[in-house]
Amino acid sequence: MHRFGLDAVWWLVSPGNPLKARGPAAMADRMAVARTVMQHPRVTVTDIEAKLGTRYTAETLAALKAVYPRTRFVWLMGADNLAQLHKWQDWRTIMEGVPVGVLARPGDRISARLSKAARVYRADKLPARASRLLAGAEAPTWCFVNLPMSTASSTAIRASGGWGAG
Ligand SMILES: Nc1ncnc2c1ncn2[C@@H]1O[C@H](COP(=O)(O)OP(=O)(O)OP(=O)(O)O)[C@@H](O)[C@H]1O
Ligand SMILES: O=C(O)c1ccc[n+]([C@@H]2O[C@H](COP(=O)([O-])O)[C@@H](O)[C@H]2O)c1
Repeated sequence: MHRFGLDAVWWLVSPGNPLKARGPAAMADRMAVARTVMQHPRVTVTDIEAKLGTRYTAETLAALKAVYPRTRFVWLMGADNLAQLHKWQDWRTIMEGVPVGVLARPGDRISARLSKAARVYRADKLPARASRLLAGAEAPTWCFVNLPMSTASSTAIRASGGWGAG
């Protein structure tokens, strides 16, 4: 929130990533764990994607804008997803519809910087030193920030038997 100048964050617990073959754990379980690990007055853990009936991010953003016409949304994701973004449905609509904040992730900083999305939208990159301006920027604008990184991944959590197993 601080680095991108945001008022609040909505943590979208996904009904399931369209690109992943293996489905996630039950929605209610993931919502409960997310609410346990993230308790902050300006962070809302939400299952709104399931409620809206959307799965692709471009659809989710269109639906959110329709339901909340006065809210300025920013899409947040890890660097691994910038590296893959050009495979997402209507990915250019996402880039041109909302500012996009990208958070560094171990092993993905270089692939993200060299990605198709980074190349196509090279001119629209906000320098990290100006990241606070992202929330108020007009799309297409994206910003990559380096933060203290975490090696956590959902694959590793599943491999260890799930949250709380170890
Ligand atoms: N360690 C991390 N650092 C930065 N961003 C992360 C990290 N883990 C997850 N994210 C981001 O959080 C969002 C949700 O990730 P998700 O829960 O699907 O798990 P994942 O760890 O990316 O999955 P996988 O294990 O298959 O790589 C994505 O935008 C992803 O880029
Ligand atoms: O819209 C798409 O085509 C699309 C493709 C891959 C991932 N996403 C979304 O990106 C978010 C994080 O996905 P992931 O790959 O880190 O599990 C989640 O909300 C997914 O639904 C979206």
